[in-house]
Amino acid sequence: MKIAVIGAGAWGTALANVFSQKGLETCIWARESGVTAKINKDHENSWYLPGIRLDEGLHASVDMARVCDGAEAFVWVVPTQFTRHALEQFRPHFPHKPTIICANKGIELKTLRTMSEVVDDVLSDMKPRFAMLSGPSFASEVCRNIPTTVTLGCSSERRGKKLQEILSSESFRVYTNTDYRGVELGGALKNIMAIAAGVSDGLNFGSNARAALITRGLEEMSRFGEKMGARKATFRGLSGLGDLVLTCTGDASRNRQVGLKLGQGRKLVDILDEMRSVAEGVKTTEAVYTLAKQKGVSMPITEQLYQVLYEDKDPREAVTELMTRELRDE
Ligand SMILES: NC(=O)c1ccc[n+]([C@@H]2O[C@H](COP(=O)([O-])OP(=O)(O)OC[C@H]3O[C@@H](n4cnc5c(N)ncnc54)[C@H](O)[C@@H]3O)[C@@H](O)[C@H]2O)c1
Ligand SMILES: O=P(O)(O)OC[C@H](O)CO
Repeated sequence: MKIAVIGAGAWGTALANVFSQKGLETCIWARESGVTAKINKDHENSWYLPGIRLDEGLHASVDMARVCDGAEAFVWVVPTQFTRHALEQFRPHFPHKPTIICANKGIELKTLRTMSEVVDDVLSDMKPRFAMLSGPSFASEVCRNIPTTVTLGCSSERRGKKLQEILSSESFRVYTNTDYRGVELGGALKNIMAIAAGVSDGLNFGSNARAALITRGLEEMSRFGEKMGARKATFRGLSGLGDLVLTCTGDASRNRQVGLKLGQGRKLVDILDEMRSVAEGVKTTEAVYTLAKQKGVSMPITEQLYQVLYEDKDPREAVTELMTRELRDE
């Protein structure tokens, strides 16, 4: 079976490496020819995942037709804000009824659409088979074959089980969940909370505050998710709580790093300027803030973070406002 991985950032590279190590024919598409040259010749993606030796069977190309030729599944790892445009470019190279497994995490800001919705917008006449792969998984750890567990959200139980078998390996354990909506929203929403936890730690607020953000953040994510048609229970799983804990506490999280620097007094524009990697939570905060207002969902942490990110609010003032809201039941 051939798998096409679209997007050769850290996560696309790590996933492609898992599949190639497993013996699946795997071809990864990169935008940058420098990246493909390094993967093919040196078996390393020194731009996005430096210092990690990749499987020699893994092949990279910038040629969309070549990457897609004969592939039976397309693992989509292009950052969310570029996904619509890239899907439009790939569309002519997809077969009818393509299996699209999204592994990116975010909400498209200009349309407020989730990844399953963007795939549907661009490919609905081709009847895509959609699945969402998400969960606590730092690319660098996955590449070192450190035990990792993720969830595959797929509305068809039968197709989900089939993909689970194909994608799992000894160190990469895939669970299934038919609530693909909850799985995609968990991955998108935890990035907001990871920035917020970073801000709190950047202010040196310590463990109590971080635990509070994780717990109340999960409540906020679940409330929003239910309003968007997801199941509350999904948010207690790997793609919700699991990824939330990882990125609120793990310093390898780019979203957490953005928050840490904001908490230390840096400006968002300067922080983003220094980054080659994507921190999806920045734009997703704005998307979720807008959606929550439209749908009448109370999201106090998201609201305060939005004001810190986009209205230059002092992070200390944001925390004070969170702490002095009207008292209520848990
Ligand atoms: N890195 C991780 O550990 C990890 C784990 C799970 C999920 N994810 C998710 O995977 C997705 C990709 O993240 P990543 O970490 O692989 O990326 P990355 O930060 O390592 O690299 C940035 C990627 O963005 C691409 N890019 C930049 N400008 C672009 C444009 N104009 N059009 C299309 N692509 C463009 C680059 O080619 C590169 O592939 C994100 O949604 C992220 O949340 C990442
Ligand atoms: O580095 P982050 O914050 O994008 O997090 C990476 C993954 O989402 C962790 O599961």
